[in-house]
Amino acid sequence: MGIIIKDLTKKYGDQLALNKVSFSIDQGEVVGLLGPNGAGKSTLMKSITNAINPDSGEILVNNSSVRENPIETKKQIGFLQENNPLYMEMFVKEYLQFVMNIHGLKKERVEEVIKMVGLTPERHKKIHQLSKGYKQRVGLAQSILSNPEILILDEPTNGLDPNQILEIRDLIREISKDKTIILSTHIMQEVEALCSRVILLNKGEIVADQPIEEFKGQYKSLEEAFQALTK
Ligand SMILES: Nc1ncnc2c1ncn2[C@@H]1O[C@H](COP(=O)(O)OP(=O)(O)OP(=O)(O)O)[C@@H](O)[C@H]1O
Repeated sequence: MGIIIKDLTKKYGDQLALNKVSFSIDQGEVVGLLGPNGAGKSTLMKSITNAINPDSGEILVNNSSVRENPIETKKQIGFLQENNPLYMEMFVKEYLQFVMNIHGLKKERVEEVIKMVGLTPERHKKIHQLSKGYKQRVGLAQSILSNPEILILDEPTNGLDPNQILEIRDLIREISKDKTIILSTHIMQEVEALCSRVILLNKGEIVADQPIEEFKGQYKSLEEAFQALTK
């Protein structure tokens, strides 16, 4: 169970975004996906969620092929995309009910998730009226509505103020208790706070895949290790 990636390759025209990437993630692991801008992180996450088609290689989600069973595998994954695209003109609750209808879920689940992510005071506002931190909560709420076993979070605290960063981080920690998580971030403190393992991509290839302490190795900090391995 979990996620298995074998020899995943993706090109955009001449641009090689992923080059024979392979790894596996066990059920319940929280993995930090790191890499400089353009390393291929979003391409990898979009491939796992079937938002784009890789050129070659295989992705198995709970032993089921994403290519062969796109609907079944997508149901098992919650995805918070980079820049968190939302319907800004919708009210918070209306939007979550809309997502709920797509998944064919019970009404009570929306109330449950609104409470879980701390959106109760804002639930009757339109999404464009919310602060960035609360918009991220809406994004997280939609990603966990169907109670997926796997969560893929692409820079979930990007652009938030320090207080909101800590709030969203606490929320992710709470949610991560019974889930398998891939978390992409440029904030090393976030990786230390939430993840047990690091996968580092550079120019479309994996340059490190280790438990955090091992990754740090002889370096003083995660930042130093990151810099040394992505020069
Ligand atoms: N739709 C696209 N068309 C052409 N090239 C693309 C497209 N999407 C990504 N790329 C290229 O593929 C490479 C990997 O991009 P990707 O967005 O996966 O990286 P990333 O690690 O998520 O970067 P960032 O940290 O900046 O979000 C980059 O060179 C990027 O310019």
